[in-house]
Amino acid sequence: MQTTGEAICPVSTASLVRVIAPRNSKDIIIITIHQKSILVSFVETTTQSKSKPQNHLNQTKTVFFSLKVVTTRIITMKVNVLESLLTVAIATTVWSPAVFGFVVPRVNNHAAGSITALSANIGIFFGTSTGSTEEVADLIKAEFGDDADGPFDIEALEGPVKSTFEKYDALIVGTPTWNTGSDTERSGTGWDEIYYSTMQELNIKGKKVAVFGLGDQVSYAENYADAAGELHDVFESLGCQMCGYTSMEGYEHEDSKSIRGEKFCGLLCDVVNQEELTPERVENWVAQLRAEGFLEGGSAQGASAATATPVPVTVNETPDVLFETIQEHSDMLDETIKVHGSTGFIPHYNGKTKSTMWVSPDGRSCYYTTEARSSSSVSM
Ligand SMILES: Cc1cc2nc3c(=O)[nH]c(=O)nc-3n(C[C@H](O)[C@H](O)[C@H](O)COP(=O)(O)O)c2cc1C
Repeated sequence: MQTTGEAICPVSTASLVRVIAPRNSKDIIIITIHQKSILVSFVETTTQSKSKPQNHLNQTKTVFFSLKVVTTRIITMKVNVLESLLTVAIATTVWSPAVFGFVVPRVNNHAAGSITALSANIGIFFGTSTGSTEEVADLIKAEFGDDADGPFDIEALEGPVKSTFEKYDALIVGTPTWNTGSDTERSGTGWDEIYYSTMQELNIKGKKVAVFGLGDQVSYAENYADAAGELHDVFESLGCQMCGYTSMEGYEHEDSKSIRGEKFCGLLCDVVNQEELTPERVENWVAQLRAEGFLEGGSAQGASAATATPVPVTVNETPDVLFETIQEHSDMLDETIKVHGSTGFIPHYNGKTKSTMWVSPDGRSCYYTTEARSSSSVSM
């Protein structure tokens, strides 16, 4: 395997769901370790069987399906098998967990033969004095692409704060720190004006919210990005589900009011001292948010339900053939897990090259095995 073409959820993320699809292949590997849903990502294929009709699976696309996973399982299958599986799964409602490891809860408002992709309506908001937080907000927007609106400057909103925030299913909010050492109103931006007045009237309980903060960890080592902590706490006190906590590894601060437990309460960037790390930090954070289910939205009050977009799917095989194929894959994977399972490395099998990529639990290293069991190590 010449490394996977697209690692849509980086294996280094402590992700609940992992999907890997090798480039130039119709094979798709899904690794599901999610309690409530499976993330399925379809990667653009360059070759296409003549008999296979054109459909949405030939585009790069990430969609969330509400499938209840009852076991931790690895499924390797062809895209056409996968699409048929999902179609039949939705249509028939329940599959035996013994066959491939998950059952599908009844989904309302579906015609048989269609899949509903759920994606949250995300809004990105920021405050800034000298523009750095806006730059990071732009990077976050670029990483989310069409999945997010904005970024919007909190001081230049077109409508009232209340309706603007309430219309989104999930919010990404960012702030710098200017009022060093302050107990409250630490941002030095428009956030300070609304934290304890307008925002207290928001009906956003249950919304998913992720915070990012800008600061200078060298000059303000004792107060690094303090304002992100306040931004976090205001949303948390309104009943929001806070997402996107990050490791403090790689920072040089001495203290910060943004620390919650062993982590920062969101993404912290320092364009003064570590500007070169910012793009990668943003990229990893957005991948983390996706893996945390940020795009699935929250159970927000006052917000519209997650947008449901029916996607037509073509059934290529009968359920019997599907069961057989899945059983085959399942047996094969059980066997590889039995052989290699004790190492703690997680296998990613590529049926095309007949090789397996084994990824360490922390996602930092991997090695490959072929059917002849030869292997080589690489760092990721
Ligand atoms: C007067 C002043 C006070 C600052 N106070 C802090 C601080 O307490 N903590 C911190 O991490 N950074 C502090 N900073 C650094 C800014 O937060 C940092 O430059 C940030 O990137 C500015 O973001 P903005 O351009 O979006 O306003 C301060 C900078 C200045 C000039």
